[in-house]
Amino acid sequence: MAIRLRRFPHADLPLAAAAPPPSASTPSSQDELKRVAAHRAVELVQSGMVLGLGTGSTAAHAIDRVGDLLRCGALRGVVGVPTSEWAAARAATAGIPLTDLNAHPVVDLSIDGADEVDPALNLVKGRGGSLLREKMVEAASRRFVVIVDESKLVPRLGASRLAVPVEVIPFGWALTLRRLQNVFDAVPGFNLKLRAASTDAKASAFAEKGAEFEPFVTDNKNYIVDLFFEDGIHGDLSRISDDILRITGVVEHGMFLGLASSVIIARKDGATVVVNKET
Ligand SMILES: O=C[C@H](O)[C@H](O)[C@H](O)COP(=O)(O)O
Repeated sequence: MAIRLRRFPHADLPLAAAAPPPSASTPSSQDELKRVAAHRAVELVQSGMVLGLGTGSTAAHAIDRVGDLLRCGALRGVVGVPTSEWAAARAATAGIPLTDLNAHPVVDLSIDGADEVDPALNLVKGRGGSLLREKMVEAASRRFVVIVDESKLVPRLGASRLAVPVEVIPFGWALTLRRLQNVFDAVPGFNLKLRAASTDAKASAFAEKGAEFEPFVTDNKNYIVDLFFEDGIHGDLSRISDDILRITGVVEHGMFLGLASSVIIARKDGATVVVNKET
């Protein structure tokens, strides 16, 4: 497998002693690509680090790998700051001791997946609903390494046409939703909806008829409003971010602007590409 490193400041970090080399064969599935990216990122973990533990199917591989390396003694003294209840449970199963931002307000390294990555390394996160804790932990990190397979690369945020999540408090959520609609009123093809607890067809049908609807509830007991863009988000992302965050009732949104230090991309052709933030 070819590994190309571009401006990767910590490429010279020692690899964990017992880390076997990534598979030399071409990855056969999307999950295998996620595993390749995750294991490459875990090579950056050093003994004694405070480690931000991401959420999702890609981060799961990183958590499991750190657990394996702790178990075999290749890593020691690592403590994890989980970005969700799910990550806490996964880390506990993997045998990673846990801490939190109160005890460790500075995190050495965070490793997490993303839903979208744009060419400037801005991200969409939170399709699993964990954006608030993820952003808190990752913003508190000296280094935030994003791990993705190449399907997550987009020309601009929102361009996958999948959700750009916004966490809102349940109180007055319908008013908050209308205010979010106002921010994007002039955007053709814009749509938004309150996320359902279940995304299956039955739940959507209920929602459309205005019948009993069970909203998705985050770890922080909030709701999620998902924004959808036909052609991605055009314009100044930091201004759009400010416009969203200015709405009373909005807690946080899933655009992670300028937070990623590096993105590790596992490609179908077997290459692993590391792209670093321009400094
Ligand atoms: O809330 C979920 C998180 O932001 C995840 O990091 C993101 O959805 C990526 O998840 P996955 O690795 O499963 O695609």
